[in-house]
Amino acid sequence: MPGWGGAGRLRNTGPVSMTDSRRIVLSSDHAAIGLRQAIAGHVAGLGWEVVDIGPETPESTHYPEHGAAAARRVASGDCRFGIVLCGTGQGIMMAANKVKGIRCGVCGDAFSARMIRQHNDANMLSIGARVVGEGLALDIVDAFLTARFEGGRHAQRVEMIEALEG
Ligand SMILES: O=C[C@H](O)[C@H](O)[C@H](O)COP(=O)(O)O
Repeated sequence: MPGWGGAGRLRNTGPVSMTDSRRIVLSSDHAAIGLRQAIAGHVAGLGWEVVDIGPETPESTHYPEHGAAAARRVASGDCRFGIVLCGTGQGIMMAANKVKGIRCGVCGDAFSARMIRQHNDANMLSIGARVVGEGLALDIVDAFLTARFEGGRHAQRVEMIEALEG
């Protein structure tokens, strides 16, 4: 079934619809502020409504707080997708995935970013600002945002992931 609803509230399949939300949350820790801001500008330029929840200043901070805050925006339905960043992308991804309903993958290449949408119905993307440069990061973001979940056999597997959440 295309779109959102019921048990598939966080599922996004089928053709692009005019009713699909184009609201996306961005967050990072101190290691990724510059890259996060570059991604925010890029994504806004693609027509997305960007909810950038910071941080804005470079003081050392804690990625679990920022990953969870972004994840809650997605899990609640306030935002359709989330993009989170830290030094490696790993810690903030781990935090985001602790929020029920979140499927977040770290990507350092565009192929993986496309596949986590097509096969895993990921609703969040994580990028390591100390791993990839800005040009590659924007390609990764583009791949994530333009790919569509394929459903079919992949839907059963995503449901199996959801069942692990209890
Ligand atoms: O997975 C964790 C992230 O890569 C953090 O950005 C990193 O651990 C922060 O390190 P530091 O406090 O040394 O800047």
